[in-house]
Amino acid sequence: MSEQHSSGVDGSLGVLARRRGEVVAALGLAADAAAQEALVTAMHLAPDRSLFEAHLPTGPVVGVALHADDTEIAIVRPVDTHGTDGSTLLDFVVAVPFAFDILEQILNDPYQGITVADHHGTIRYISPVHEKFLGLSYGGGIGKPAEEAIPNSRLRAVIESGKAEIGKPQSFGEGVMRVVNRRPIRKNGQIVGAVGQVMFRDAEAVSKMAAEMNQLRSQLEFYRRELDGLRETREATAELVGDSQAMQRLRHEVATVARLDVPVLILGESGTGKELVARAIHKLGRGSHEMVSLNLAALPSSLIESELFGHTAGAFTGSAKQGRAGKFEMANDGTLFLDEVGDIPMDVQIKLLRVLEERVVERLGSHAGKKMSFRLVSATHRDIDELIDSGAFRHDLFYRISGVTLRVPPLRQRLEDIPALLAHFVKAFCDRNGLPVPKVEPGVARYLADQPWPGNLRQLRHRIEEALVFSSHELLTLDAFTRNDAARGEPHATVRRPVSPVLPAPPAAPRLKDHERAAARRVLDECGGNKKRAAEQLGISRSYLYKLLA
Ligand SMILES: Nc1ncnc2c1ncn2[C@@H]1O[C@H](COP(=O)(O)OP(=O)(O)OP(=O)(O)O)[C@@H](O)[C@H]1O
Repeated sequence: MSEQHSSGVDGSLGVLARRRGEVVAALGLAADAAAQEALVTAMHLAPDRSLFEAHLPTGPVVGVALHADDTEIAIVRPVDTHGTDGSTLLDFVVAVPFAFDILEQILNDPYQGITVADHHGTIRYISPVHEKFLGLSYGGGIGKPAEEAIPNSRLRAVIESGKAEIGKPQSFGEGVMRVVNRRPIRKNGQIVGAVGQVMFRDAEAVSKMAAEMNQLRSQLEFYRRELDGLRETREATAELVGDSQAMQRLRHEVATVARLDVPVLILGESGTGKELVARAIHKLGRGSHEMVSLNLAALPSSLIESELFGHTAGAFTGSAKQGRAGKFEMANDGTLFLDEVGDIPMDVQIKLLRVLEERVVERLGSHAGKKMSFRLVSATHRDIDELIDSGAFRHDLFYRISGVTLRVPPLRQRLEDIPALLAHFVKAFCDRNGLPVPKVEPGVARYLADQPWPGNLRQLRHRIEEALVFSSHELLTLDAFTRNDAARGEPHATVRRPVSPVLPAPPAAPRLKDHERAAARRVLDECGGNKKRAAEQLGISRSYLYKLLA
């Protein structure tokens, strides 16, 4: 081999061409006779247009062999055994003795048709199975623009954008869909071409998989929402202490109605926790907005209207100069809680009914109505049926405010909640006053469960707080509760009366009413006949006290 053969090719490339077994050109790495010998052996074993490896005196090389009629050509380049040229493919070829078989298999894989386009978008290669699938002859697509050789090809777009397209459906003709990946190929930062790869033969299988995934995703979303809802419900109803069946049911009902856009009427005796229920409904429903409360029994009837509707500037003598928004307006988007709704005067009932029907509020002194959206929750301790029967409460208004009616059970029907309530009220009182939480003497809960509770939880809370005041910081004793029993004419629970277990109220309702009545009379006596003070001490409204005394 003469030296002139190697001119123009440096040591990073070698070319060996033979015709009828004779070397006709040997350039670069192939210039050396020993190198030629090694290359001839290796290229002989390599099929046409396939990669092969060889070991030359200068080191290992990989190359491609081309066989045509009586001519064979090998083009080789050295393998950088230190991997400094970043040539992953060559490293792979050197490291894996059957590397070519793997590449062969990939290129022939019927599930992974491969197409290669150069940076002009001209097809350089289509794997044989894919050629067949496209109806092309062997090498029939090479040299053609990608979009001419392959229906709906986007290889050119990928070359232009430099952005890979992964998992995209591609139509290869009527009813023939495939899912494909298209990736730009870069060399030294420049896009030199693009590779297309058919991922799945069966696009239907993919859409089935996608549908299943979507279903799983929406199920996951559903359970996530459920979990969030449960967490929210637990937090919002956590203030409703008590695990009796009645309380569990109430909590469940609260969670159910809170998410519906219906007006809720809460019924229950004084002090049973109606306002707490209203707050829980608000938190779970429109909790991100305001809850505006109005106690209709506490308000002189002359003020109810302006409180509810608000007024314009100078609407009446004494009205605010700039005018004022009423509770309806303040509660817009949130919750309006009308407490003691049974006490609304008849003329206001008519106006309230109009607002609830039309959801339009006019301030007093104005004729311009404003559309309002609020959630209405009302409560009353009164016997609403009786009020309707006696004509004191409008039938149609009742239907407007009571989309759903919740009943809060009196304490006597859930005496088993007393231990939990006792612990709750003790802790709340101590926390509020910065006091250490004392232990509670055994027997206190039983004693409390044995008392009549006409004022329900409010009365229980007052009794507990009163006892805490007269007890040591370490121990809340039974004596702290019974210290006034003698004065009240009651037997001392621990001494004379066998204590009953903490169980639901006995069924003898009339006897309980008698208890309540007796308690009411006793407290009234203690208060020197002052009904206002007696009602406060009992934790009941004055109207309920009158009822008990009637
Ligand atoms: N389930 C409960 N867990 C803890 N505290 C409660 C519970 N129910 C009521 N309370 C407490 O009892 C007191 C009275 O409750 P609330 O004011 O909600 O009763 P109400 O039924 O609205 O009374 P009224 O009819 O007199 O307005 C409050 O201090 C409240 O925090």
